[in-house]
Amino acid sequence: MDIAALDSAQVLRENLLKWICFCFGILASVFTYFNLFINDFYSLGILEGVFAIYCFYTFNYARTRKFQTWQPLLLCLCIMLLVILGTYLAVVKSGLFVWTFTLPVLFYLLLGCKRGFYLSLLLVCVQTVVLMNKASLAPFPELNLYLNMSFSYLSIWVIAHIFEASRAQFSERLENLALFDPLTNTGNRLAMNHYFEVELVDKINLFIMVLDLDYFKKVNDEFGHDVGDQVLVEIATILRETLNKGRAFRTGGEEFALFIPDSNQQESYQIAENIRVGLQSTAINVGEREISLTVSIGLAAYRDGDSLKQAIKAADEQLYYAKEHGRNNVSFDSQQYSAKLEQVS
Ligand SMILES: Nc1nc2c(ncn2[C@@H]2O[C@H](COP(=O)(O)OP(=O)(O)OP(=O)(O)O)[C@@H](O)[C@H]2O)c(=O)[nH]1
Repeated sequence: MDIAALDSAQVLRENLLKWICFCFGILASVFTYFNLFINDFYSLGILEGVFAIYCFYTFNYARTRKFQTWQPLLLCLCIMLLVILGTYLAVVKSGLFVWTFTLPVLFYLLLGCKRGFYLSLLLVCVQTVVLMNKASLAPFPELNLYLNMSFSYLSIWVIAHIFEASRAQFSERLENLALFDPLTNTGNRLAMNHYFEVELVDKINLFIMVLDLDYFKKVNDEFGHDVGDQVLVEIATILRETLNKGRAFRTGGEEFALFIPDSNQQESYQIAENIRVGLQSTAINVGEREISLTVSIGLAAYRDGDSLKQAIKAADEQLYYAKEHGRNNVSFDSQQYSAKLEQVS
């Protein structure tokens, strides 16, 4: 599963941008024809024609490629400008200003809460000035028009804001559920894949550790599964606190993978040793009990071009070696590392 699939905002905005461009492209074409050939309103007609072309271009772009972050913003600004110009140029009774009420929804859905808020605020301010400078608001009584416009715009604005804020919150919660191990609050395998494939751009001096608790089954057997769970939570916390760079992930029951970028043999080995010695000398308090544990660690240097699976496998082989040779130790294949250094030089 790709982590991008979890970004519901991106998926929503991609679809919205595409279909709004299509709908507005058709609408703007109809208005262009109407204003150029029936209404003789050339200035607005030409603007609408240009806007229709832009809409169809963006529709086609969004159909075939990932949209650029500025595209939704530009679309919103264009629509806003058209509605403001239309309100300014046309008489009030044409009803063009009514489009104002659709825009906060569009801004919030396409741009999110912050930009949506500022554009909605800007729009209402400009439209108020434009309407106030109109020679006549006929056929509407002035006070009625202002009151109805203000309250209906405010209602739509508030609803759009609440909807988008809740959607963003919900989406973030879902993403956390999918990426974090609920017991230890450490990233899971999906988060590890994303970290390796997307976040870790420079992997040249990357070191990978696979860490496994020794005889953890005994803890479960002796103290029960709940105590075992609490021990895992404590271990994960210690790992996160000890790692001053890189990231830790829970990859299995009592197994963690740690990534240390921009490192070298001495430093990564020292980090692994610090973790091992630190855990060995830390008695984990669970209720009134104190539990002592040791860990075995397999350490491997990342080989250029290796997939995540291959990189983890190399560290796993070292872990196996560490377990085979008495546990509570760190194993690192220095020969493989020397070969890698020779290759690089
Ligand atoms: N409490 C708890 N136990 C777990 C969890 N996931 C896996 N385990 C336990 O971890 C233990 C792993 O046991 P083994 O694979 O035999 O490994 P070990 O006892 O640590 O021995 P070595 O790894 O060989 O040193 C099993 O008893 C699992 O039930 C979990 O989420 N919570």
